[in-house]
Amino acid sequence: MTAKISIQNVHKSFRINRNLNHLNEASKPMSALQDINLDVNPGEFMVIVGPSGCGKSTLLDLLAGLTKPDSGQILLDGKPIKGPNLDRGIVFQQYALFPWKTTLANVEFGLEAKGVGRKERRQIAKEFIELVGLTGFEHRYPHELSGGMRQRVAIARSLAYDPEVLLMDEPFAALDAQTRETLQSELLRIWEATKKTIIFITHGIDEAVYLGQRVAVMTSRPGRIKQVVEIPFESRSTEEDLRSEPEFARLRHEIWGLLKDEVSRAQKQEKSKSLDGVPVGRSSLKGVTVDG
Ligand SMILES: Nc1ncnc2c1ncn2[C@@H]1O[C@H](COP(=O)(O)OP(=O)(O)OP(=O)(O)O)[C@@H](O)[C@H]1O
Repeated sequence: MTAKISIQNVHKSFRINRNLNHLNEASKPMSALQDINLDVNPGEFMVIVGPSGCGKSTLLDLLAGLTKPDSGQILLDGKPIKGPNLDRGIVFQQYALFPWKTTLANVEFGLEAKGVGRKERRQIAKEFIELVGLTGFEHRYPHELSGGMRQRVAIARSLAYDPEVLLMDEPFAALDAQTRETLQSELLRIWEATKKTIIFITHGIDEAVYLGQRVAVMTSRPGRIKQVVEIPFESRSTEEDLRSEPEFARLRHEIWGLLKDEVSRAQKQEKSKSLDGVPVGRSSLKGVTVDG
Protein backbone atom coordinates (compact mmCIF):
# COMPACT_ATOMS: atom_id res chain seq x y z
CA MET A 1 0.00 0.00 0.00
CA THR A 2 1.33 3.49 -0.86
CA ALA A 3 1.47 5.67 2.21
CA LYS A 4 -0.81 8.71 2.29
CA ILE A 5 1.89 10.60 4.13
CA SER A 6 5.50 9.50 4.17
CA ILE A 7 7.93 11.32 6.45
CA GLN A 8 11.44 10.40 5.35
CA ASN A 9 14.67 11.14 7.28
CA VAL A 10 13.41 14.55 8.37
CA HIS A 11 15.71 16.85 10.34
CA LYS A 12 14.87 20.33 11.56
CA SER A 13 16.90 22.72 13.66
CA PHE A 14 16.44 26.30 14.81
CA ARG A 15 19.01 28.99 15.43
CA ILE A 16 18.84 30.44 18.90
CA ASN A 17 20.69 33.40 20.39
CA ARG A 18 22.30 32.55 23.69
CA ASN A 19 22.34 35.64 25.84
CA LEU A 20 24.85 35.00 28.63
CA ASN A 21 25.94 37.79 30.97
CA HIS A 22 24.38 40.27 28.59
CA LEU A 23 26.80 39.21 25.84
CA ASN A 24 25.25 37.94 22.67
CA GLU A 25 27.06 34.78 21.69
CA ALA A 26 26.85 33.72 18.09
CA SER A 27 23.60 31.96 17.37
CA LYS A 28 23.83 28.19 17.66
CA PRO A 29 21.68 25.65 15.90
CA MET A 30 19.41 23.66 18.16
CA SER A 31 18.23 20.38 16.77
CA ALA A 32 14.44 20.10 17.20
CA LEU A 33 13.73 17.00 15.10
CA GLN A 34 16.18 14.28 14.20
CA ASP A 35 15.78 11.57 11.60
CA ILE A 36 12.01 11.31 11.68
CA ASN A 37 10.64 8.42 9.62
CA LEU A 38 6.95 7.61 9.67
CA ASP A 39 4.45 6.35 7.11
CA VAL A 40 0.74 7.02 7.61
CA ASN A 41 -1.67 4.81 5.66
CA PRO A 42 -4.68 6.12 3.72
CA GLY A 43 -7.64 6.52 6.08
CA GLU A 44 -5.51 5.87 9.15
CA PHE A 45 -5.91 7.66 12.49
CA MET A 46 -2.33 8.30 13.61
CA VAL A 47 -1.62 9.93 16.96
CA ILE A 48 1.73 11.49 17.86
CA VAL A 49 2.47 11.82 21.55
CA GLY A 50 5.57 13.18 23.24
CA PRO A 51 6.86 15.34 26.09
CA SER A 52 6.72 19.11 26.06
CA GLY A 53 9.19 20.68 23.64
CA CYS A 54 9.98 17.43 21.79
CA GLY A 55 9.03 18.95 18.45
CA LYS A 56 5.42 17.83 17.92
CA SER A 57 4.24 21.23 16.69
CA THR A 58 7.40 21.61 14.61
CA LEU A 59 6.51 18.33 12.90
CA LEU A 60 2.95 19.49 12.33
CA ASP A 61 4.19 22.78 10.84
CA LEU A 62 6.33 20.76 8.42
CA LEU A 63 3.34 18.59 7.48
CA ALA A 64 1.26 21.72 6.96
CA GLY A 65 4.01 23.13 4.73
CA LEU A 66 4.39 26.20 6.95
CA THR A 67 8.13 25.45 7.31
CA LYS A 68 10.61 23.26 5.42
CA PRO A 69 12.82 20.47 6.73
CA ASP A 70 16.62 21.09 6.75
CA SER A 71 16.99 17.66 5.20
CA GLY A 72 14.74 14.77 4.34
CA GLN A 73 11.30 15.10 2.82
CA ILE A 74 7.60 14.62 3.43
CA LEU A 75 5.49 13.09 0.68
CA LEU A 76 1.73 13.33 0.30
CA ASP A 77 0.45 10.69 -2.12
CA GLY A 78 4.04 10.25 -3.29
CA LYS A 79 4.64 13.97 -4.02
CA PRO A 80 6.83 16.24 -1.86
CA ILE A 81 5.01 18.82 0.25
CA LYS A 82 6.17 22.23 -0.95
CA GLY A 83 3.97 24.61 1.04
CA PRO A 84 0.51 25.09 2.51
CA ASN A 85 -2.32 23.74 0.38
CA LEU A 86 -5.99 22.89 0.69
CA ASP A 87 -5.08 19.19 0.38
CA ARG A 88 -4.35 19.45 4.11
CA GLY A 89 -6.85 20.74 6.66
CA ILE A 90 -5.53 22.00 9.99
CA VAL A 91 -7.23 22.30 13.37
CA PHE A 92 -5.20 24.07 16.05
CA GLN A 93 -5.62 24.23 19.81
CA GLN A 94 -6.76 27.83 19.60
CA TYR A 95 -9.84 28.34 17.55
CA ALA A 96 -8.59 29.91 14.35
CA LEU A 97 -12.05 31.14 13.38
CA PHE A 98 -12.85 34.54 11.92
CA PRO A 99 -14.63 36.33 14.79
CA TRP A 100 -16.60 38.52 12.38
CA LYS A 101 -17.99 35.58 10.42
CA THR A 102 -20.90 33.33 11.39
CA THR A 103 -20.60 29.54 11.64
CA LEU A 104 -21.88 29.24 8.08
CA ALA A 105 -19.48 31.86 6.69
CA ASN A 106 -16.53 30.34 8.59
CA VAL A 107 -17.27 26.88 7.16
CA GLU A 108 -17.78 28.33 3.67
CA PHE A 109 -14.43 30.09 3.77
CA GLY A 110 -12.19 27.27 2.45
CA LEU A 111 -14.76 26.46 -0.22
CA GLU A 112 -14.67 30.06 -1.39
CA ALA A 113 -10.88 29.85 -1.62
CA LYS A 114 -11.29 26.69 -3.69
CA GLY A 115 -13.59 28.49 -6.12
CA VAL A 116 -16.79 26.58 -5.29
CA GLY A 117 -19.91 28.53 -6.39
CA ARG A 118 -22.17 30.26 -3.88
CA LYS A 119 -25.09 27.84 -3.92
CA GLU A 120 -22.97 24.70 -3.75
CA ARG A 121 -20.83 26.30 -1.05
CA ARG A 122 -23.86 26.86 1.14
CA GLN A 123 -25.10 23.32 0.62
CA ILE A 124 -21.71 21.70 1.43
CA ALA A 125 -21.24 23.96 4.47
CA LYS A 126 -24.65 22.94 5.81
CA GLU A 127 -23.82 19.24 5.38
CA PHE A 128 -20.63 19.61 7.42
CA ILE A 129 -22.33 21.75 10.05
CA GLU A 130 -24.79 18.89 10.44
CA LEU A 131 -21.96 16.34 10.57
CA VAL A 132 -20.39 18.13 13.55
CA GLY A 133 -23.79 18.52 15.26
CA LEU A 134 -24.21 22.28 14.92
CA THR A 135 -27.42 22.52 12.90
CA GLY A 136 -29.35 25.46 14.33
CA PHE A 137 -26.17 27.43 15.05
CA GLU A 138 -25.40 28.44 11.44
CA HIS A 139 -25.94 32.15 12.08
CA ARG A 140 -24.13 32.43 15.40
CA TYR A 141 -20.79 34.22 15.69
CA PRO A 142 -17.82 32.53 17.44
CA HIS A 143 -18.28 34.64 20.61
CA GLU A 144 -21.81 33.24 20.91
CA LEU A 145 -20.51 29.64 20.95
CA SER A 146 -18.86 27.54 23.67
CA GLY A 147 -15.23 26.41 23.29
CA GLY A 148 -16.33 22.92 22.25
CA MET A 149 -18.72 24.34 19.65
CA ARG A 150 -16.01 26.55 18.21
CA GLN A 151 -13.77 23.51 17.76
CA ARG A 152 -16.67 21.77 16.02
CA VAL A 153 -16.85 24.73 13.62
CA ALA A 154 -13.07 24.49 13.07
CA ILE A 155 -13.41 20.76 12.28
CA ALA A 156 -16.34 21.40 9.89
CA ARG A 157 -14.40 24.16 8.16
CA SER A 158 -11.33 21.94 7.66
CA LEU A 159 -13.36 19.02 6.35
CA ALA A 160 -15.68 21.03 4.08
CA TYR A 161 -13.05 21.64 1.40
CA ASP A 162 -12.38 17.90 1.30
CA PRO A 163 -8.67 17.75 2.21
CA GLU A 164 -6.68 14.55 1.75
CA VAL A 165 -5.41 14.71 5.32
CA LEU A 166 -6.63 16.34 8.52
CA LEU A 167 -3.83 17.65 10.77
CA MET A 168 -4.84 18.30 14.36
CA ASP A 169 -2.52 20.01 16.87
CA GLU A 170 -3.86 19.42 20.40
CA PRO A 171 -7.33 20.51 19.27
CA PHE A 172 -9.07 19.62 22.54
CA ALA A 173 -6.35 20.67 25.01
CA ALA A 174 -8.06 23.93 25.98
CA LEU A 175 -11.45 22.30 26.68
CA ASP A 176 -12.83 21.02 29.98
CA ALA A 177 -12.59 17.27 30.56
CA GLN A 178 -16.24 16.46 29.77
CA THR A 179 -16.33 18.48 26.55
CA ARG A 180 -13.01 16.92 25.56
CA GLU A 181 -14.35 13.38 25.99
CA THR A 182 -17.50 14.22 24.04
CA LEU A 183 -15.49 15.70 21.18
CA GLN A 184 -13.13 12.73 21.16
CA SER A 185 -16.01 10.33 20.50
CA GLU A 186 -17.57 12.77 18.02
CA LEU A 187 -14.26 12.91 16.17
CA LEU A 188 -14.18 9.11 15.90
CA ARG A 189 -17.70 9.18 14.48
CA ILE A 190 -16.71 11.88 11.97
CA TRP A 191 -13.56 9.97 11.03
CA GLU A 192 -15.59 6.83 10.36
CA ALA A 193 -18.11 8.82 8.29
CA THR A 194 -15.51 10.69 6.18
CA LYS A 195 -12.70 8.05 6.08
CA LYS A 196 -10.11 10.83 6.23
CA THR A 197 -6.48 10.25 7.11
CA ILE A 198 -5.92 12.02 10.45
CA ILE A 199 -2.66 12.99 12.15
CA PHE A 200 -3.45 14.08 15.69
CA ILE A 201 -0.94 15.55 18.13
CA THR A 202 -1.46 15.36 21.86
CA HIS A 203 0.11 15.41 25.31
CA GLY A 204 -2.58 13.10 26.65
CA ILE A 205 -1.89 9.37 26.85
CA ASP A 206 -5.57 8.52 27.37
CA GLU A 207 -6.52 10.64 24.38
CA ALA A 208 -3.83 8.90 22.30
CA VAL A 209 -5.00 5.38 23.19
CA TYR A 210 -8.67 6.27 22.76
CA LEU A 211 -8.27 7.88 19.33
CA GLY A 212 -5.30 6.32 17.60
CA GLN A 213 -5.10 3.18 15.49
CA ARG A 214 -1.38 3.65 16.01
CA VAL A 215 0.42 5.92 18.45
CA ALA A 216 3.87 7.25 17.57
CA VAL A 217 5.78 8.00 20.78
CA MET A 218 8.45 10.69 20.49
CA THR A 219 11.62 11.15 22.51
CA SER A 220 12.56 14.37 24.30
CA ARG A 221 14.41 16.99 22.22
CA PRO A 222 15.79 16.38 19.65
CA GLY A 223 12.53 14.65 18.81
CA ARG A 224 12.80 11.20 17.27
CA ILE A 225 10.19 8.48 16.90
CA LYS A 226 10.92 6.17 19.82
CA GLN A 227 8.30 3.55 19.03
CA VAL A 228 5.03 3.15 17.17
CA VAL A 229 2.43 1.30 19.25
CA GLU A 230 -0.51 -0.48 17.59
CA ILE A 231 -3.86 0.07 19.30
CA PRO A 232 -5.79 -3.03 18.31
CA PHE A 233 -9.39 -2.08 19.21
CA GLU A 234 -11.76 -3.44 16.58
CA SER A 235 -14.44 -0.80 16.56
CA ARG A 236 -13.50 2.58 17.87
CA SER A 237 -16.92 4.18 17.80
CA THR A 238 -18.46 1.49 19.96
CA GLU A 239 -20.99 2.66 22.48
CA GLU A 240 -19.15 0.74 25.18
CA ASP A 241 -16.56 2.80 26.93
CA LEU A 242 -13.16 1.66 25.70
CA ARG A 243 -11.55 3.53 28.56
CA SER A 244 -12.83 1.06 31.13
CA GLU A 245 -11.47 -2.02 29.33
CA PRO A 246 -8.40 -3.82 30.76
CA GLU A 247 -6.73 -3.62 27.32
CA PHE A 248 -7.04 0.16 27.48
CA ALA A 249 -5.25 0.22 30.84
CA ARG A 250 -2.53 -2.09 29.49
CA LEU A 251 -1.86 0.14 26.44
CA ARG A 252 -1.89 3.28 28.53
CA HIS A 253 0.67 1.66 30.83
CA GLU A 254 2.82 0.60 27.86
CA ILE A 255 2.89 4.13 26.44
CA TRP A 256 3.59 5.69 29.82
CA GLY A 257 6.49 3.22 30.18
CA LEU A 258 7.94 4.55 26.90
CA LEU A 259 7.35 8.18 27.84
CA LYS A 260 8.28 8.62 31.46
CA ASP A 261 12.07 8.92 30.99
CA GLU A 262 11.49 11.28 28.07
CA VAL A 263 9.27 13.50 30.20
CA SER A 264 11.84 13.82 32.99
CA ARG A 265 14.61 14.47 30.44
CA ALA A 266 12.44 17.15 28.78
CA GLN A 267 11.82 18.80 32.15
CA LYS A 268 15.58 18.90 32.87
CA GLN A 269 16.20 20.43 29.42
CA GLU A 270 13.60 23.15 30.04
CA LYS A 271 15.17 23.95 33.39
CA SER A 272 18.70 24.24 32.03
CA LYS A 273 17.42 26.30 29.08
CA SER A 274 15.86 28.89 31.34
CA LEU A 275 18.96 28.95 33.61
CA ASP A 276 21.07 29.61 30.51
CA GLY A 277 18.93 32.61 29.66
CA VAL A 278 17.72 30.93 26.50
CA PRO A 279 14.09 31.70 25.82
CA VAL A 280 11.97 28.64 26.28
CA GLY A 281 10.17 29.37 23.00
CA ARG A 282 6.77 27.93 22.36
CA SER A 283 7.17 25.02 24.70
CA SER A 284 6.34 25.10 28.38
CA LEU A 285 6.74 22.90 31.40
CA LYS A 286 3.49 21.13 30.78
CA GLY A 287 4.22 17.42 30.72
CA VAL A 288 2.36 14.46 29.42
CA THR A 289 -1.04 13.96 30.95
CA VAL A 290 -2.61 10.74 32.11
CA ASP A 291 -6.27 11.29 32.90
CA GLY A 292 -8.23 9.58 35.60
N1 LIG B 1 10.49 29.19 15.54
C1 LIG B 1 11.29 28.67 16.47
N2 LIG B 1 12.49 29.24 16.75
C2 LIG B 1 13.31 28.71 17.66
N3 LIG B 1 13.04 27.61 18.38
C3 LIG B 1 11.86 27.00 18.15
C4 LIG B 1 10.92 27.51 17.20
N4 LIG B 1 9.84 26.67 17.20
C5 LIG B 1 10.11 25.72 18.10
N5 LIG B 1 11.31 25.91 18.68
C6 LIG B 1 11.94 25.05 19.68
O1 LIG B 1 11.95 23.73 19.15
C7 LIG B 1 11.64 22.77 20.16
C8 LIG B 1 10.38 22.03 19.76
O2 LIG B 1 9.24 22.90 19.87
P1 LIG B 1 7.75 22.45 19.57
O3 LIG B 1 6.86 23.61 19.84
O4 LIG B 1 7.69 21.81 18.24
O5 LIG B 1 7.56 21.33 20.69
P2 LIG B 1 6.20 20.62 21.19
O6 LIG B 1 6.52 19.19 21.36
O7 LIG B 1 5.08 20.98 20.27
O8 LIG B 1 6.01 21.35 22.58
P3 LIG B 1 4.66 21.55 23.43
O9 LIG B 1 4.13 20.18 23.65
O10 LIG B 1 5.14 22.18 24.70
O11 LIG B 1 3.76 22.43 22.61
C9 LIG B 1 11.47 23.56 21.46
O12 LIG B 1 12.69 23.52 22.16
C10 LIG B 1 11.16 24.98 21.00
O13 LIG B 1 11.59 25.94 21.95
